[in-house]
Amino acid sequence: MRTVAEHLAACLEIAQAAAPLDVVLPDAVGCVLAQDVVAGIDLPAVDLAGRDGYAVISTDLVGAGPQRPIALDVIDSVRAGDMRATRLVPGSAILIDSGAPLPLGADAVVPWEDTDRGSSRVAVGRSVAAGENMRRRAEDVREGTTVLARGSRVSARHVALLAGLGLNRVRVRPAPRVVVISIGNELVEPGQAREAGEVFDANGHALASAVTDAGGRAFRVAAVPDELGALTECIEDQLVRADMLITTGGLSAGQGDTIKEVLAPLGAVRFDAVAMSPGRQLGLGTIEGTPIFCLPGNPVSAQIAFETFVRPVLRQIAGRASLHRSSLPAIVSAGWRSPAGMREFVPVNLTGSPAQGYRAEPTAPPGRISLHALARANAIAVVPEGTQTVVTGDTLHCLVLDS
Ligand SMILES: Nc1nc2c(c(=O)[nH]1)N[C@H]1C(S)=C(S)[C@@H](COP(=O)(O)OP(=O)(O)OC[C@H]3O[C@@H](n4cnc5c(N)ncnc54)[C@H](O)[C@@H]3O)O[C@H]1N2
Ligand code: MOO
Repeated sequence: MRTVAEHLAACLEIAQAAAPLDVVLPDAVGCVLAQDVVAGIDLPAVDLAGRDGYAVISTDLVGAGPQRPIALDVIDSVRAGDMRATRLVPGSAILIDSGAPLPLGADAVVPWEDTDRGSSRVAVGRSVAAGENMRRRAEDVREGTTVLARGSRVSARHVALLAGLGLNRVRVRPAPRVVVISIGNELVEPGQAREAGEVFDANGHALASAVTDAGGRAFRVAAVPDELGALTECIEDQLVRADMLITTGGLSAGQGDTIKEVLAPLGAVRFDAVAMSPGRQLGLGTIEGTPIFCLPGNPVSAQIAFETFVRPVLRQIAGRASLHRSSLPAIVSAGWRSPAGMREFVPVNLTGSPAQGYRAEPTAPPGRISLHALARANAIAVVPEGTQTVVTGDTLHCLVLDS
């Protein structure tokens, strides 16, 4: 039997990071930066007014107050985008809009609320400190600063920064296209009528969502029967649009489990029992250079196997800097027997804080396969291969699912 670590290493070896592409900003969202982004300009590019009011020289207003307003000559007005060179002289003010460039000589803005709103002469009822109500050149970003690091996933917030810096293209690794195929004669599409003995396809939907969450572009194929011709045709058809294939089911050695038979002539795929619970039966290989992961049919096993092996590979292809979920040590609220020589993954509810420490409570009796328990969990406790007895109060490392 292979260990989890050996199988993960084999998975990571099979898929390399995708080649980078230059894309326009809308296409970059969800992709991973293949470059550090360095600001080519200052942000703001010049000193700007932060309020609508009057640009002033702060020392002109020393001692001004509501009972003792100081009058200044209004010599000009500037609006946003106005790049005429305007200049203040002592004793003067310039009417200014928020976002307009500050005139030369000005070092503060008095909001109009603190004035009599005069147009040729304005009475100012308060003093201002130098720098008040203005945004200094480069106070947000200084030219030459690395603002985004390669390996970050581009979000709407990143697009705002990139566009704000005047960038319309960026170098990213494209999101890998992942085809998810559920195999099983018993499977029907959720929402359709179900006959006795039929099972709704949970894996296709679960894994397509998990692919998207991991940074891939998911294509879900409606469930395919466990039948040689249909399955071969489906896999061959899907290869054209796939950077990766994931199948679930059809793995056991029982009657009619055909994935091994289908893949034998198509590519180099090996099937191993991996020392983990759940998610023991796993296939891994390539078809015409495209990586394929064959996961167990059981929906909990399929999701745990995806988490453990496929998610890190997807993040590697996408060029993410970190491949694995963060892990927290937590004290378990109950004990249980864990299978000998296996790494066990137990859905838990993780509570606590960095200061108080964390506590993990299994959401179902460990070992029970339950979609409901996995859905209720916010973390997965990992019992190492060498541990057969977990005792109340033991500390286990937990992979954080929702953070
Ligand atoms: N004699 C042995 N039998 C089995 C062994 C073994 O070592 N010796 N291994 C067991 C393990 S572990 C696994 S895993 C399975 C592998 O079987 P399959 O991958 O073929 O899984 P299925 O039999 O197709 O399904 C298992 C279970 O899950 C349901 N299922 C399947 N696909 C879906 C789906 N897309 N959505 C919802 N539910 C699904 C299916 O109906 C079954 O109930 O072999 C064991 N047997
Ligand atoms: O591979 Mo099986 O799903 O251990 O659960």
